[in-house]
Amino acid sequence: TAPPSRTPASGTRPTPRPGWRKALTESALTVQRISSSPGRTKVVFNLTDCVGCRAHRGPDGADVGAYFTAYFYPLKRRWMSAGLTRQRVEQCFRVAPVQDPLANLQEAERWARRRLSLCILRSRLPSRAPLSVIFLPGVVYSEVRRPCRVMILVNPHSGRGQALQLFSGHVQGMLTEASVPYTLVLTEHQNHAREVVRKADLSKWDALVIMSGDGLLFEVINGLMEREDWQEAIQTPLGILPGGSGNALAASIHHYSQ
Ligand SMILES: Nc1ncnc2c1ncn2[C@@H]1O[C@H](COP(=O)(O)OP(=O)(O)OP(=O)(O)O)[C@@H](O)[C@H]1O
Repeated sequence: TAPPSRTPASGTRPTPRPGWRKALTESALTVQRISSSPGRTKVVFNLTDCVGCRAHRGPDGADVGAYFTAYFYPLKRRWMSAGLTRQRVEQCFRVAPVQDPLANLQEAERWARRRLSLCILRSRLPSRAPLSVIFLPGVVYSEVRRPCRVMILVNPHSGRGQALQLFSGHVQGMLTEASVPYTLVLTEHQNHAREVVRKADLSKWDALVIMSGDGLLFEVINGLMEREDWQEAIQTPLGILPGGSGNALAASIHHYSQ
C-alpha cells in the first residue's frame, strides 16, 4: 500500500514510497506514514466530504500496482477570504500487495466499492437510516435510493444566462465522480419544467434536481401538485442548485443546513 498522491499524470509513474498505513473507520480514512522522523505523518480524510471513488489501473502498463481514487470536497478557507467553501480534493492511492496486476486491481476495487463506498454512506446517515443519500456536497441530503437516478432540470436563461455553464463546470464532473446517473432537461420555455414533471413517469427517478432560480422550483412543485398521484409525487426528493439571480431558497436551505 502506498501513500496518497494526485492521480498519476499520463505517462508518468508515481514514485513508490513504502511505509504507509491506511485505516478506514465509519467516519474517516486515515493515511499514516510509518516513520520515526518528526513532521507531518498523518493525513485524515473525512468521509462526509467524500462523494465517490473508483478503482483503476495506472497509466504505465508495466506497473503491476492498481489504484483507487477518492473525490473529496472538504470545507476550506480560500486565499484572502474569510468564509469557508467546499473545494475539490482528489486523492489517489496505489495498491500493490502482490505482483499480480489483476489481483491488485481486485483489491483496489474492494477498497473503492465495498469499503469506502459503504463508509461514505454510513458517515452521512444516522445509524439506523437506510443506506441511501444524494451525493452533492453543500446541499441538504435527502434519503434516496443508491444508485439514485436523477432528473436535472436546467433553465439556460436563468440568472445571467450561465446556468448551463455552471452545470458543466461544477456539477457534471461531481455527478460522474459520485456515479450518479442523470438525465439533463434544458427548459425551452416558461412552464416547460411544469409540463415535464406533470407528465413524467416518476418511477424512473429517485430525485428531481433543478439548477436555476426559485421560479423553476416553483414550476416543478406545481407540476407535481397537478398530477393525479400528487400525494405520492410530492414525496419525490427535490434538490436545488443555485443558477438563478436571487437564489433565495437555495441560499436559505444552505444557510440552515450549516
Ligand atoms: N427556456 C426558457 N425561456 C424562458 N423562460 C424560461 C425558460 N425556462 C424557464 N423559464 C422561466 O423563467 C422563469 C425565471 O427562472 P428562474 O426563477 O429559475 O431564474 P431567475 O429569475 O434568474 O432566478 P431567481 O428566481 O432566483 O431570481 C421561471 O419562472 C420559468 O418559468
